Amino acid sequence: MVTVSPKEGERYYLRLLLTHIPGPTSFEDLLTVNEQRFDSFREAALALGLLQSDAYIEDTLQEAVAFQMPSSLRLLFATLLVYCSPADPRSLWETFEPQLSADYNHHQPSHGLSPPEIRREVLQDINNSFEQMGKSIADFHFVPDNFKRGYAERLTKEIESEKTLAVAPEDLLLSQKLNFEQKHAYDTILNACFSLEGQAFFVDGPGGTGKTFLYRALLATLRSQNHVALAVATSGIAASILPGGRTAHSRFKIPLDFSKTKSCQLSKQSSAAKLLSESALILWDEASMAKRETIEAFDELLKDLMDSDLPFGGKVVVFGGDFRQTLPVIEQATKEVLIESTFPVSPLWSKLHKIKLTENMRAMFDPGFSRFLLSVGEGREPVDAQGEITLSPNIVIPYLDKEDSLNRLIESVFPDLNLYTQDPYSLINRCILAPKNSSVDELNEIMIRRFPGSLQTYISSDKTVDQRHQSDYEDFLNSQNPKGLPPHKLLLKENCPLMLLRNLNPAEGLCNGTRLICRDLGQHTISAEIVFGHHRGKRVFIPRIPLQSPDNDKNGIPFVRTQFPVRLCFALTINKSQGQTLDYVGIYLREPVFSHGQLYVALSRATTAAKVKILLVPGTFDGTKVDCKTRNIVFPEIFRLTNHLCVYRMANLLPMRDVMPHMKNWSCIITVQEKQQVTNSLGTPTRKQKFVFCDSEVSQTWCSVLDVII
Ligand SMILES: Nc1ncnc2c1ncn2[C@@H]1O[C@H](COP(=O)(O)OP(=O)(O)OP(=O)(O)O)[C@@H](O)[C@H]1O
Repeated sequence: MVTVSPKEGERYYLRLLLTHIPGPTSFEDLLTVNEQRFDSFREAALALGLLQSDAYIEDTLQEAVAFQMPSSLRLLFATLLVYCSPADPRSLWETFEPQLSADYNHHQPSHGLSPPEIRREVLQDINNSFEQMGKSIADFHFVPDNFKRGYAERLTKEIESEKTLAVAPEDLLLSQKLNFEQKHAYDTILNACFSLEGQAFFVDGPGGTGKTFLYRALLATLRSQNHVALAVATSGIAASILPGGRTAHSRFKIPLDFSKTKSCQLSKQSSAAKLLSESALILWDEASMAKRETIEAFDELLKDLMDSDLPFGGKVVVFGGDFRQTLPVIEQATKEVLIESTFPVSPLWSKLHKIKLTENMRAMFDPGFSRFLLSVGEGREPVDAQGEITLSPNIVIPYLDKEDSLNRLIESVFPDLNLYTQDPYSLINRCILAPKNSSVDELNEIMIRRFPGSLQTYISSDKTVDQRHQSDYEDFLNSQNPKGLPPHKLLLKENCPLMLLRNLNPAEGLCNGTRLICRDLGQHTISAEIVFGHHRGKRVFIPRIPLQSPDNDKNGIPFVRTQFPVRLCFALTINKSQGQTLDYVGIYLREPVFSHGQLYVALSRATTAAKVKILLVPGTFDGTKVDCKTRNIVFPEIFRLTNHLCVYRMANLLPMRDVMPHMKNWSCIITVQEKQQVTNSLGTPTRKQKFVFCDSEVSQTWCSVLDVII
């Protein structure tokens, strides 16, 4: 019999009954226990005593009640029902209804709602959270089925809530701050949105050139004019930076496993589908990290929804990304497989209008660093016989012994840990990056022990999916630390930085990758504060939930870990840091980078060379490392793929070296790299001033401006 996750609701309980009731003859048979006919398989399983007690779920809610935050409590209630599959949701509702409705009851005189109206409002609110998690209140059978909101009402509500997304006042000002290239992109894209002709774009720019800045300006302009502008990103962390951002997978219901199905699981009648067809703009950030099949599935979805053969169904779609940064993650894939999985290989790539951003706004005050970054990202930095590049000694921490050097790295990134307990927001923009999870875990463990405050330890319960193997593997499972799962032993302190590991509720800002500050550590819940993006400052409760080990886990024993879905994030993997601007970056290369774009992503999070420090740990055969060399992995093939098609499509943009005298209708965007003081020409009274110009490919040229023009 196929395995079914408890999250699948009735399918799970049906399977449970089938494995316990010998020789059932019908569904009726399965629903009937001791001659009583139940309405759902869950209730039948509960009557048969097949379900575990809901005690820990009740304890979790009880603990959260003390914080007196009813709206966060409702979100927690919905999250627990969706993720923890309680045996008796009705009894939980009956127990906690007063606390779940406390804010409505409190305001009753001003709202003038009757008790049944309050109940309806509260249930609607909980149902909204269910719907954001792909469920409905009807799936849990704790209120009569006729409660469910009608289709038309749901539709209007979802579109209305997108249309009324709050636009931050500072975002409304961004369009006035755009640089020349950003403004050109902004105008071109908005023209397409308003001309209703439909067009797909790719905004290509090295890290820090302000792609996200441009998206925020576009979203603010359209949303403030009551248009639907949808924002998605390939990774949760990139989505959490965009206002109203969601992961592309959750928004378009893109299958996680393409071997089973290749199309998006979104019905044409759903409110999400209606939202897509109503949208003036769909924006997909970090598309360079997406597998091309996900973008192709999205294209098919839009064609189907819009009944159109035009690319992306004739909608205005803006993809953005940077192929110098990391590519799609495919475990143990060869370079060929990786490149084959990228967007430029898709036939759709040639249909996109390419827009280039070239001016590094993040590192604008350090042009030398900006040039160095690009040279690393494009693989132009000279390599030695071992294929290693040389880093400036100014950014490398001298290696003496591991402990001492690691301390120096930590102290350069986090000079005063006491300060961060008073102002945790100043900590969240400082981070140590490493290529592998194991180094990140090592650093986070050191950091949490040094961080001021009293340590709380949360131990997970680990269960094999096949219960017969439980006793053989328990200790082994506890020792496992698979990617994407929280640790068995989670060490936390108040005010420490956390990262969420699951898309608990993307619409409420709880994405895989959302960064949080831990505020209160209960026995059954963690109360935390969202620190980035649209939901910054919002308090949420995080419960323990059962989490399945990844399918491709190397240990091969599928198991479920019940733990808070969070990890510490004093240190992050380089891949997770993509898209962020950090005040101070430490890079811990206990082992060199192992994949395309990683070194570039890590270095380009910083704003100047003075705000980055790298620790290179030497090879074991070599006691002390005297040089500053490390591996930089770049697949030039990916640039050939993107540029090959780009050069023909970018109707009028060329690098400086390709511009010829008398060419017509071509231009080259250049930036001033250096402007010297006005000086007197030798031997003549003529004054002159020297300029150095640089183009997107960092080709340089210079000129002298003479007296008359100065
Ligand atoms: N026109 C601008 N004026 C002022 N600051 C800007 C401008 N454009 C971008 N920035 C700033 O530069 C930094 C980098 O911008 P942003 O994160 O948008 O770049 P990005 O291209 O998305 O980078 P990445 O590829 O690394 O995600 C941010 O701090 C942003 O606020």
